[in-house]
Amino acid sequence: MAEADLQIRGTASAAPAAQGDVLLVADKLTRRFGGLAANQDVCLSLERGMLHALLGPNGAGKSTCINMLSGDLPPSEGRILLRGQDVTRLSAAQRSKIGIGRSYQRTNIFPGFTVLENCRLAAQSRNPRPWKIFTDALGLTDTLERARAAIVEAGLAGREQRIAGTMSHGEQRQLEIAMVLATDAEVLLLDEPLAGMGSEESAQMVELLKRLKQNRAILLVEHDMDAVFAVADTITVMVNGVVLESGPPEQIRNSADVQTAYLGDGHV
Ligand SMILES: Nc1ncnc2c1ncn2[C@@H]1O[C@H](COP(=O)(O)OP(=O)(O)OP(=O)(O)O)[C@@H](O)[C@H]1O
Repeated sequence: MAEADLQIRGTASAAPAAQGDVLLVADKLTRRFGGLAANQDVCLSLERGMLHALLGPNGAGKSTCINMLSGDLPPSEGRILLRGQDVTRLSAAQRSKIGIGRSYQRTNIFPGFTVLENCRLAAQSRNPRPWKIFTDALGLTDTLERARAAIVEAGLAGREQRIAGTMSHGEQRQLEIAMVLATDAEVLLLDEPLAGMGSEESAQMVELLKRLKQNRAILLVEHDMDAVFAVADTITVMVNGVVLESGPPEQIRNSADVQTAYLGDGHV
């Protein structure tokens, strides 16, 4: 199927204009758990330079969707295309090597290691000699450079030697993003990166997301509405495993369907 065709089917009802450099496409992704369809015919596309937020109440199917895109969960039906290539059958590790990176709801770092060591290990995971991860990594200049660049880009400059587990919650979430960047990911799948953050940390994370999306495609699953509306270019709302509506933030903010089905109180 042509990429343009997939973009046009990227929504539940009216499709957004296909524009920009589409990196990742979900084409009618369905995932069943027994008799429950946690995702049913979910379509969306992620473009370079754009942040696409995935919203929905608890149990709507957001994690299931991100897990299928990252390779952590095989779909029951449907396809995932990266730069037009079908990657549906690739594992999470294989997808990481070709530019799909993800962060998890729960912080997923090595707490006893320094910031640099965490990022170096992440960068090394793309190395063709992963079995030399502990012996050779310091000698691998490109790996170190990637790790250091990721630390700076994630806003952790000057904290390379900090022990990860001693940093604040917000810094640990930044580190997790740095680890994804260290893998050279062009597609970032971010699962609630603001979870547990205070307002100052959240504001910093929003600024980081704005910077990161400039040359990457981002899918953001996030419950913090202020953050989502501050940073998203497109918002897809899921309810009960299906896409209810997808479009620019103003469309979603003014959608009666979204207000009724998702929030139920008239406020987005
Ligand atoms: N491994 C599983 N086995 C059985 N059912 C599952 C499994 N994972 C998810 N589900 C079910 O699929 C539905 C969608 O769950 P999912 O975690 O994707 O929703 P969500 O939108 O991410 O929710 P939350 O915002 O609470 O994280 C829920 O009904 C959930 O109970």
